[in-house]
Amino acid sequence: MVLSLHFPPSTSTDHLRLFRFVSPTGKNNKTDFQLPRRRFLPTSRTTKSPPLRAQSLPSASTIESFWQWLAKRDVVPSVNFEAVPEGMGLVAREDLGKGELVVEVPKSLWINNDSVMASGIGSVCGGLKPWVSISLFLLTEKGKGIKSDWKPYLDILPEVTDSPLFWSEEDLLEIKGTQLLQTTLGLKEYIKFEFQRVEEDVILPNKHMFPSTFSLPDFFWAFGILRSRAFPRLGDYDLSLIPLADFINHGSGITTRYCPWEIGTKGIFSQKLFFSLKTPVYVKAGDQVFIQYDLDKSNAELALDYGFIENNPNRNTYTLTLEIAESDPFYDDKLDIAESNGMGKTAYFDIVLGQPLPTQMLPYLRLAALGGTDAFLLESIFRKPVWDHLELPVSQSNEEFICKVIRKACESALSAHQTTIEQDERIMEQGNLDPRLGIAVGIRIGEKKILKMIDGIFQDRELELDILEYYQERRLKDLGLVGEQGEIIFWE
Ligand SMILES: C[S@@+](CC[C@H](N)C(=O)[O-])C[C@H]1O[C@@H](n2cnc3c(N)ncnc32)[C@H](O)[C@@H]1O
Repeated sequence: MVLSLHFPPSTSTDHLRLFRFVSPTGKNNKTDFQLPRRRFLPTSRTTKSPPLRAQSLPSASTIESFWQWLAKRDVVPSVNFEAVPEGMGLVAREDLGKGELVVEVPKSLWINNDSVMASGIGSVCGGLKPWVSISLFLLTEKGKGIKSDWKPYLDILPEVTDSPLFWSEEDLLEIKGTQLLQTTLGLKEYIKFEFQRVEEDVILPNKHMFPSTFSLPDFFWAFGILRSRAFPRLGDYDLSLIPLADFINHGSGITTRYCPWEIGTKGIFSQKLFFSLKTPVYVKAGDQVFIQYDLDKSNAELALDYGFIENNPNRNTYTLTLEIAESDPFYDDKLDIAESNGMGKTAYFDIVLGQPLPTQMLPYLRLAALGGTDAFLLESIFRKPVWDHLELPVSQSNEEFICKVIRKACESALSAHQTTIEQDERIMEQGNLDPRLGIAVGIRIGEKKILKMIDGIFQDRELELDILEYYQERRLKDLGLVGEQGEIIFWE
């Protein structure tokens, strides 16, 4: 059995099991925007920048130009566009009832694959992944300066977010030992790979279409913008940037699954498409309008996608990667069983703090560890009921083995951290942390707590090994060969 609590060092994207790769909200978006998946610094970085503010705010004149640009295109929002703790945000001008319109944005202002195709670079972007071609579009338009129709919008976009994607090496040291670090490094490799490929295949051979030079950091910027602001769940228009609507911030207090945006037409006879954003809850005049970006995203996903985390234990998750080793003498049988139960050679289990282990995890573990005298369960006559058998302890040796392997993996993952939970909690208690340090410490605490929780579950199991009921006893009971007290009934 191969068990990995970390993502493998990422040199190839095949290894990556990154997050469901979407834009602000929603998951399992079917666009290709989904990717294939120190030292302790106790006090020094507490107040480098004001909490929650990732980027410097746009100047008054930039805001004014953006506002005029919108007004000229008939965008009449029921919100003001203001500086808020989360950067820029949308603030209600008057009381807004639940479901009331915040802003409507016509299709002509959306940036998506259609915009790319209709643009000067469309003819060379045909075969590209949508996020790559939209990134090229954003950078090309930026490069045009005042000649770009999109300048007022491009100027208002933030230069960075607090996503670890934009962290310095020093910042990244703060998440040493975490899965988030592995994922971030993997993602950076992936973006670099895509940049090199598009540079070689599209940009360099068509230099006349791309007069301005783009660097890897530019490409990262475009990726980060799409990642943090494109609206998902728009069907044919997935991966769209919707100016102004994309300034809506995430509110952790919004817990409804209702999707507050949609695409539609205005009036019965009109064919013109509009994106409408509504408020999911009542908002008082002068208060900021928030939406829920995604109730199902983990803190690591929130951090990577948007550059913030929530103080909510349910957002703390840890992905356990289990694998049936190819060198296992029963590899083919085990794989067959795993596949008949919807899994494969490798299985990923997202473990959430404070919640029971995923139901399929123990059977998969027992299967991967099966061997010795238990191997008879792999015979073809057991193929149908085998999963039911694996849902309960198979034998003491099998159960003991999985406990040992998991506990050892937890110990090793915990030892990769430079701080204890208590040290991290003390840093948190200081308050007013630099946003990136706040994310790093929050993620560290979350991951360590889950590792301790998993370890605790298997430690308790180890203590029960002598009293657990195993396959053979269950079988004898079923056959009426074991009495109530577990004694073997002999023929008289
Ligand atoms: C869709 S944009 C919203 C507009 C953004 N505030 C801006 O000024 O560009 C998403 C970004 O806003 C910020 N943001 C949104 N909600 C936040 C929250 N609850 N806490 C901290 N930052 C938030 C993050 O930088 C995130 O990447």
